[in-house]
This record gives sequence, C-alpha cells and structure tokens, in this order.
Amino acid sequence: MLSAVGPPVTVRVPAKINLHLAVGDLRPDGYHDLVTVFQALSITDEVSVTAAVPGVVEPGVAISPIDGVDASEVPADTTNLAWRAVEALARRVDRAPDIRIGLRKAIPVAGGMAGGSADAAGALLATSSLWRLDLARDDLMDVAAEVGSDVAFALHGGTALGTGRGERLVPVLSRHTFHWVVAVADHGLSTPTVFAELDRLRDRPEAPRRVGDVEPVLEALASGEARSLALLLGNDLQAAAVSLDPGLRRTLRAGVDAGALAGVVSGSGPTCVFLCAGQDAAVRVAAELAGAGVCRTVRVAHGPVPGARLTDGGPPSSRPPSPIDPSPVDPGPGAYA
Ligand SMILES: C[C@@](CO)(OP(=O)(O)O)[C@H](O)COP(=O)(O)OP(=O)(O)OC[C@H]1O[C@@H](n2ccc(N)nc2=O)[C@H](O)[C@@H]1O
Ligand SMILES: Nc1ncnc2c1ncn2[C@@H]1O[C@H](COP(=O)(O)OP(=O)(O)O)[C@@H](O)[C@H]1O
Repeated sequence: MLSAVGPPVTVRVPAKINLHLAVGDLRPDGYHDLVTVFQALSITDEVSVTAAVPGVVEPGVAISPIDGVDASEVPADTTNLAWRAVEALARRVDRAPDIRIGLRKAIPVAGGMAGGSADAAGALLATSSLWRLDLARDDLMDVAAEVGSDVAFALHGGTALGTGRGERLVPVLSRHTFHWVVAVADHGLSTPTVFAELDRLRDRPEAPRRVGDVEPVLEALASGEARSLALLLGNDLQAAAVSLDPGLRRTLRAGVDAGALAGVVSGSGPTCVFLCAGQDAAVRVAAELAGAGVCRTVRVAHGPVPGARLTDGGPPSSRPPSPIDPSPVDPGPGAYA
C-alpha cells in the first residue's frame, strides 16, 4: 500500500504541430519513415509527480487526478503514456516505479497534437527530477523514443527536423514567432488508423500526391516570413485524415475564408491549424472560425515554445486556458491557401 508524500514536481509540456510531414512507405516493423518539421505550440499540459511510499495503495504507478480538457477520455491505467514513461525510466535506472502522476490537460486528446506524448515527456522529466537522476540528455531522449515516436520532440520543443519514426531530432533555425489558430474537432482520430488509411490510398491508381522536399520549409523558417511558410505547409497524412473524416475539408476551407494565410491538418488529425499574419490577425480568424460551426473549439496559439520544463515549484496553474467556443478543395498534402 502506498501513500503520496512530499511536494509534487510539476512540468509544463507543449503540444506539437507538423509544419511538414512526409511519410515514406510502410516498413516491415509496421512503422513509416518520416521527414517532419515539428513546432511546439503554446498549448500545454501539466504533469505532476509525487513519490509514493508503502502504506495505502498497491506499489507501482497510479494516475490521479486527471483534469482539464477531455479529461474523461484519458486512460488512467497502464495504457496512459505518462504511466509507460515512468515504468520505462524506472527500468532504465533499476528502481521501483512508485510514483503518483497528476495530469492537467489542455492539449486535445487524439487530436494529432501529441498530447499523450507530451505527458510522457513531462512524466520523464518530472520523475528524473524527483529521483534526482543524473541522466545525460541523450539517455532521457533514448527512454523517450522507447515510449513513442513523438515523445522525444515534446522534451526537445522549439522547432526541429524529425527523421526515422520522428524520434531522431535536429534543431531548426526559426527566427520568428508564428501565430496560429487551432481548430479542435469534436472527436479524435486514431494514429495507426490514419497511417493505415494512407497505405490504402497509396495502393490505388489515383494515389494522393506526396509533399515536396523539406529544404524550402527550412528556408522559410529561417527567413521568419509567415507568408513564405504558409505556401509550404504540407502533410502526407492529410489526405488520409480527410478520407476518414470528410468534414475536415470544410474546416480547412473555413479557416482560409476567415483570413488565415493557410491551413493544414496537424499530424494524424483531426485538429486543423491555420497560420496567420500576426497575433491580431489570429484573434480575428479565431473569432470568425468560432462562428462558422465547423469544429468544437478554436484556440489561438503561438510557436515555437520550449519543450518540457519544470515549473518553479508552485502548484499547478488553474488553467486550461479559456478557448474561444464556437456556437459550435482538394484534400491532398498541400496547405489550404
Ligand atoms: C503522426 C504523428 C506525427 O508527428 O503524430 P500524431 O499526429 O499522432 O500526434 C506521429 O508520427 C505519431 O507518433 P506517435 O503518436 O508517438 O506514434 P507511436 O505511438 O510511436 O505509433 C503509433 C502507431 O502509429 C503508426 N506509426 C507511427 C509513427 C510512424 N513513424 N509510423 C507509423 O506507422 C504505427 O502504426 C504505430 O503503431
Ligand atoms: N496522457 C495521455 N493523454 C491523452 N491521451 C492518452 C494519454 N495516454 C494515452 N492516451 C491515449 O492515446 C490516444 C491518442 O492520444 P493523443 O496522444 O492525445 O493523440 P495523438 O496521437 O493524435 O497526438 C488517446 O485516444 C488515448 O486513448
């Protein structure tokens, strides 16, 4: 039996979007090689961990409370990526994983913004701090990659080029803050299902066009020009997400009609993200999109922001941030513009 003791260690960790996502063919291990440009956005989850000692509950990991956006859809068992992360870290350092995890969600669940991966990254950083582990950064990144393809980026943050399954990262020069509007759907899409749908579409004679090379995207990021970047946003999974959820076409169109420079499905979707010319423009686009009835919630965000970071030890904030609530082309890889 365990009881939690001591003050929690709390980590804030960002959502990601993919500015460019090129998906290779299915590999024998069931994964696809990716070339992707991640950007961390200012929508963050908070992960708190507390040591547990013999006394009240079974030894091992426990997750409670989970609050915030979509909390009821987040599993509180061993399928939670934060739970898996603590177990993977405990195995690595040969310790008992007697940890209680609290989650405050702001990242939409199953939205293509890597919320579960963010929580896993948060749990890794928080637990290694709680246990005062002196792990090299590369070792923590290694454990992250073992837990999921996107976990390493959630630790890294900023803007980065991802290869392999997405877990091999190099930082990308990005001079500028970009302003985004995020359209959150009223349901999720399963990542493996979206990859499988892309494989299915690619087996047909009219296979979807593939995104272009990544180099122009890197140049646009270095220049800091939102208008150049807008023309280059692209995601090979977009056609698959739209095929599974044809309503996304309307969402993408509505964001551009509302004045965004371009829109694209984030990762495996169904969240759509819209690049705007500046912060004021983003607020205007968000307000109009919120009234269009094409998604559940609209949020304004900016990026890049840092990866997982310890908070200053204070209690978790009372966020999640208030969203703008709404009264509620070609689906190829390119941005809607
Ligand atoms: C598509 C992306 C783009 O950043 O993110 P999301 O949109 O889900 O957030 C990622 O590749 C998702 O990464 P993540 O969600 O960590 O995936 P994992 O748990 O590692 O894999 C879940 C499943 O997705 C498929 N998968 C994932 C990554 C990859 N490179 N190829 C794949 O085919 C596999 O079927 C795998 O079993
Ligand atoms: N900490 C977590 N937060 C959210 N979902 C989680 C978490 N751990 C596991 N999951 C599971 O992972 C699935 C995908 O969630 P998420 O990581 O938010 O989306 P995506 O893979 O689209 O980026 C969810 O449907 C949920 O069942």
